[in-house]
Amino acid sequence: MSLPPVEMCLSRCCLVMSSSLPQAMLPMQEIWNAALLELKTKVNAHNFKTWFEKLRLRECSDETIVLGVDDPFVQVWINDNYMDLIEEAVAHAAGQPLKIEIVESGQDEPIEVENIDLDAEPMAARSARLDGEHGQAALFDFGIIEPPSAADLSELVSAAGMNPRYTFDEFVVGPSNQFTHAACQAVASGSGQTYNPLFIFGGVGLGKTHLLQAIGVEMLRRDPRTRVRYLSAEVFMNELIGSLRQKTMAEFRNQFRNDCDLLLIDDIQFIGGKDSTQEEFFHTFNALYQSGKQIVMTSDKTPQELPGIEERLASRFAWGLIADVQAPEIETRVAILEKKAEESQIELSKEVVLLLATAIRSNVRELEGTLVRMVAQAKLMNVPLNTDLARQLLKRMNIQHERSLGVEQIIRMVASHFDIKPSDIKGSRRTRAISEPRQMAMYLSRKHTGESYPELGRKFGGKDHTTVLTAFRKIEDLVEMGNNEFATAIAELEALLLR
Ligand SMILES: Nc1ncnc2c1ncn2[C@@H]1O[C@H](COP(=O)(O)OP(=O)(O)OP(=O)(O)O)[C@@H](O)[C@H]1O
Repeated sequence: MSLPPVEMCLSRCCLVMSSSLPQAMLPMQEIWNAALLELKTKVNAHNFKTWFEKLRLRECSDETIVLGVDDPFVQVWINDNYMDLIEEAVAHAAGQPLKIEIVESGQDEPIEVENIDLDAEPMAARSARLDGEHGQAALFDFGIIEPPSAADLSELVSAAGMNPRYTFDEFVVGPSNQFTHAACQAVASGSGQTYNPLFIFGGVGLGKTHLLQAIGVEMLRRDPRTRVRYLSAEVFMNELIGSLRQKTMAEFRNQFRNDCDLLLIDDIQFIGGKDSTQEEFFHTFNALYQSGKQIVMTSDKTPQELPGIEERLASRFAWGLIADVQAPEIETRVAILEKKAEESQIELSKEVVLLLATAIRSNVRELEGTLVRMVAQAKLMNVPLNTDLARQLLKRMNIQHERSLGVEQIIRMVASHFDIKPSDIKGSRRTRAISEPRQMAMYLSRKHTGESYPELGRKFGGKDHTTVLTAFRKIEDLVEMGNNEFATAIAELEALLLR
């Protein structure tokens, strides 16, 4: 596509500030600046910094704005997630819709947007922000209502069929879920009006239900009068069938279409292929959406990928914001285990936490369940909660955390970290620069592969098993004693290995 550069557009545009001429175009640069200001009021500071601050105005015509980013991932992410928001903000700023294109602009010098002062808000952006802020503050902040007591809130949450434990506070945020967590918080605080519906998708046991219910809990905390309806799509279908049988369809419809401020539907994929349920849900959705009521759904797939879902529903599911939760990284898994342990007042050593977090990678429910089983077992058998117990349990559960880490991999990683060769680690030179990394590699291999000392000796270039045992104990002692040099090196190496 060949469009004139921004400067040429600017010279063709005239600046008309009169409100009597709403269709007159502002210079593109100003339009983009105003759009950025509006975007800043619509997303949280982190997302603004991550996704919008790096966008650069590159080219424009009277109908199209071309924005450049230097990271192809950012380009795809913005295209998939923020295009509607950008189009809306640009249309507000320009007074008419403009086509937006995001291109990868490589490393060439970006055209800087002049003097962008993100703190100076134009009126439209300011009022949008104030609307949002009003939504963000809870009613009790204005003295309009009394905040609910913890007991009242818990009762309300349970009455709505939700778990009082599923709050934002209890949810551990990491790179795998931070975007969705932020979107859920925006919806719960009323500042995410554009995220309607909010569609959360992701694999099994990754916290979708937790986040879904956290929205409901938070909205009830902010205003206990909120009529929250939480249910799985399966329950929706069962209630529908029951109402049809008992001829109580009017009540059924009323509770969802009229007596509801927030509809939280779990596992929407369940209605795939169930035509009558889809028909009913379609009308429920329309009624709520048209009256400005928030809808949030979870699913195991994106709307487009859902099998057996009618096109008219799938397209509605994508009207708002689609956000995914992914399997947590090692750091998040460790933080989740630590949080769960703290909540249940269980003391867990770092080794046990790391062992569990390494073994169970893709399902937080399983991670949590394993911890609970381990604690129960330790109590029952009256044994300490240590790595031996964890290993036994994992073995019985048939989860071989060893499978993904091999001795060779550890040797290579340690060698590269200390800038020496793997053959040095397997060799017999005893200079400190080599013997210490060798001992660390032995320690990590024993700890993370669980291989026997004789087998490790063989893999470390034919050494005696006592050499490996001595190295393991020495590093273990140094780490436990808090020797900074060794503890830091081991922590860095583990972070690399367990990534
Ligand atoms: N980031 C997290 N922080 C704290 N707890 C979490 C996190 N992610 C998941 N959990 C916990 O893991 C368990 C399973 O989560 P949840 O039921 O929300 O998963 P899900 O994605 O809805 O699973 P499914 O697809 O099976 O319905 C819950 O106890 C939840 O509290």
